[in-house]
Amino acid sequence: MSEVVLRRVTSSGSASNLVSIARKDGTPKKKKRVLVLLTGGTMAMQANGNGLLEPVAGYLAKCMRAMPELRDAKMPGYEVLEYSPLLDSADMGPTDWSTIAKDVATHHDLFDGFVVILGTDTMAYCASALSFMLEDLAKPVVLTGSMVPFAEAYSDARHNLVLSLIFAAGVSQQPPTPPEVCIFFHDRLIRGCRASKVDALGLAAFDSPRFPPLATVGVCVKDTFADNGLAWTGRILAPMLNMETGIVVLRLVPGFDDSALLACFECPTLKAVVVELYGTGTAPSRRKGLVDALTAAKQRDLVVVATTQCQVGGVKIDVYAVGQALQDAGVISAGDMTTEAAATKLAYLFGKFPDKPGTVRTLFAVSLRGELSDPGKYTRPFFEAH
Ligand SMILES: NC(=O)C[C@H](N)C(=O)O
Repeated sequence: MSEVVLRRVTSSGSASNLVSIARKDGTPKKKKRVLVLLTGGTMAMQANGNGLLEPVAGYLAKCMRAMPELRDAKMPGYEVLEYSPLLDSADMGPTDWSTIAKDVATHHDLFDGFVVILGTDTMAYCASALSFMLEDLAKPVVLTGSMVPFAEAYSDARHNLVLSLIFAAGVSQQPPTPPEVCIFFHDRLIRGCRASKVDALGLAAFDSPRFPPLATVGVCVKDTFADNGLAWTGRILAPMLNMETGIVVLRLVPGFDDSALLACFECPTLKAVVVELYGTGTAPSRRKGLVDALTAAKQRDLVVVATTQCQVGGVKIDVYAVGQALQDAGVISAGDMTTEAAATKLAYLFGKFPDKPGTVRTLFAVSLRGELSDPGKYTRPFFEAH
């Protein structure tokens, strides 16, 4: 995804319609403008000679030009910035996220909002990463894609595209879509740094299990973003483009070999570890291997954060006695952050403060983009202490 090709595609095919539409009284009204950043994904794919799906350059932009829905006068005007090569999102990572962040920043003042089309497999990581990277964002950035290629008659591509453009432009909503990185998929607009891909085959592939959706689309739109959306900070957009990649995510399995963990923690380029623990953040405290590995991590000043393997709820290390060893080893709770958000937040914080694990630890515990709730929101004491 190194080069970009700017294809000017508008709802009518003419540049003038991009700029204004007529009001009922005949006076021109400025039409909202959305920049569509096309990175690839199933939406832009067709079967190759071996019958395998891969993105095809120029194809989706051409299909969009032919979509009558996008020419509707109520729809925003748009332009497509197509990257080359188009990618399956499995091939995307921090360098591509930086390219997207840079392009949003370059065009930030020229458009009312942004749609990023990408594959679903790593969309939640990209959305979380962009949430952190796009500091002081003032416009909505809506990520979308599809589970079925646009080329198929039975595709979710058109629906996801139309709704993403509407949300990015905030065409018909009062109040407008908040200036944050979101995912629109199937019937919901969800906060990017709260999203996870939860279904490999369903059309409702994304969920935000620990935070309510920003909007739900049915016959009417039920939006809650006036209450739970982020507000612009009022500062000029300043993207952070140097994500740290020396981070690993480990998921515990009861009784499996912990000596491998120790080997992993000794890797010289490693800066931080996300451990997916059980339930509210429990791990075996009686098996010496894990405790030794965590102690070795502490001695190296590695930042170790704990997320939960559960879909809903969050981590609270101080509930069970087995959590004591984790606390002693300096493991930090990720609260109700998703693993995607925890990993990309560490990448962002270490990118910003490369040799300051202490600062990373402090800021990790603070909600920067609404990725973390107050523990009181997801934990309630069953019995009050007397
Ligand atoms: N539905 C999709 O877009 C999956 C595809 N493998 C991708 O992530 O690019």
